[in-house]
Amino acid sequence: MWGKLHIHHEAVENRRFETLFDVKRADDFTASVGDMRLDYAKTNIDERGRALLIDLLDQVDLAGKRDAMFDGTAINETEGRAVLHTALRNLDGGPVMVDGADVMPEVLGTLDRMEKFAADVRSGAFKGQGGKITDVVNIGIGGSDLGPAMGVLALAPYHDGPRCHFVSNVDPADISQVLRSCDPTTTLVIVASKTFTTIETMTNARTAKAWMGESVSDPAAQFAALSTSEDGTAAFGIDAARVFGFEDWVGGRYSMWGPIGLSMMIAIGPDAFRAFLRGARDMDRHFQAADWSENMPVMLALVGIWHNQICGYSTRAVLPYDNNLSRLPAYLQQLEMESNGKGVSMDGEDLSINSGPVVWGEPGTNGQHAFYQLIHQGTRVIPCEFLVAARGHDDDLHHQHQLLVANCLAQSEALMKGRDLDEARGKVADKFEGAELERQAKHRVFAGNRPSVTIAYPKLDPFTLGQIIALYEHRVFVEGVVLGINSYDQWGVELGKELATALQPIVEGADASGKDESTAALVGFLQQHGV
Ligand SMILES: O=P(O)(O)OC[C@H]1O[C@H](O)[C@H](O)[C@@H](O)[C@@H]1O
Repeated sequence: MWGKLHIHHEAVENRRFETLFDVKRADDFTASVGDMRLDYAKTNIDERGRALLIDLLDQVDLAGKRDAMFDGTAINETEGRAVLHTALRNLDGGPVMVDGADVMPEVLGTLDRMEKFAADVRSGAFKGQGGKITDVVNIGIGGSDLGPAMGVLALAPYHDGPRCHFVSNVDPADISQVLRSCDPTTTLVIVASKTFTTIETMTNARTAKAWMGESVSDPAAQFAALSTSEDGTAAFGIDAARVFGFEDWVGGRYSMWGPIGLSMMIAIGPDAFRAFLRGARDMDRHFQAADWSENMPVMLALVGIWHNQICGYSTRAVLPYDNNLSRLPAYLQQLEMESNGKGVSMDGEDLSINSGPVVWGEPGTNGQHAFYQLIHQGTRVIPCEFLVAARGHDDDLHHQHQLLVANCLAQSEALMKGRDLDEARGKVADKFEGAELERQAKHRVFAGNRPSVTIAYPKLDPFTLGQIIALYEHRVFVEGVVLGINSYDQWGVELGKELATALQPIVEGADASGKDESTAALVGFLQQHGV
């Protein structure tokens, strides 16, 4: 399956891709969805490379697998579950059947309940025991935290509801800092956990309940829960009226479109949240209908496969030139690395090719003054993904936004073009001469020929955020299908959880003799210092 691509790669790997530009490449090597544009012209993918990549899709029956996902087939085969986060934004679509039953009435019913509750919290119709809700604390981790935390920050200009805080870490530093800034009599605590068993979340939820219980007579009355577990939420004492449920066909890292998005809905309001869902739905329709070469998630995935599996570049930097997207890299770390960080194929064989890349990043321009040195002159090639809006949210400061855009475009240009030795000599010729000139010039050379893609859009509004997140979800799906893995399980997080449970009593003083010597010695050291 991969042979022709490897042969093609060997033939082209040493050329400068800048030379590929002709009159049509800048338009041809793009994909569009409405006003959003993906530019992948600044890569070493040419017509033949693209055709070979697209050939992969038929070999793995991408169309069939995509339709199976949207149709509610149990494509998460290791957990025997459908994968239907798309149903959560299927506001204008038809029925979606799981095990012979249409799930849409329940999805829409829950959305309606969430909207009523969010509106009541925002208006003051739902009150804390000391008055109108001023603060919302979402307690959750992983997919029950990263989506809404990223989304609330991304849509800060639309935030007109109560303040929102996110507590995820079991480290008490996290919850104490948040609770210190809140008034327990006017705070709503949302316990977000698909399973309602995650130890960090349940521990933090109990801490929050005790904190609230010191100030109000009925702390549970200021709690809501987002979960698939009716029993768990009832046992915690949360009234069913404030429990927003979902089904196991919503994966944790794909869950911000439903109840897990409640804090975001309270922050920006139900109408803006619906716009967010519509943006995702728009991307879903595009993914379902567009030809592969025009299909944005598909082409973004194929560029990723070219860079990671074919060229062997093992990381991918996500660099939003949009400060409000500063949590997007963290969000994508879970979405991409938990989904596609697998070593075994769907049929249980060892993977014969690399799994998904290491994803990391920070917003521009900050990263330019930190780690871009390595991206430009380090010995490893790091494919970069830039995101940039045409406009910011503050028209009075548009000149600053223009400077931001110029920086974004300058980086992808610099990565492609680089600076050769001759040009570098020119930069220092007035200061040095002879061997010293050569030495100094060498340090100022940029190899260039480093690939990047740019995702550009008019403005980061709720609709656009929905498009962006759905774009990445479908990209992960396509990469997973091509790699032949299950993108929807996460067995790799289990071992650490089990060992932590076994280690807790040892940390508290039980006998450590069954543990390896390094672990036992570390426990001993930490005990000597007061753990
Ligand atoms: O929502 P929860 O059930 O509390 O799960 C929270 C998170 O923890 C797990 O360990 C998984 O790795 C994540 O995929 C999940 O999002």
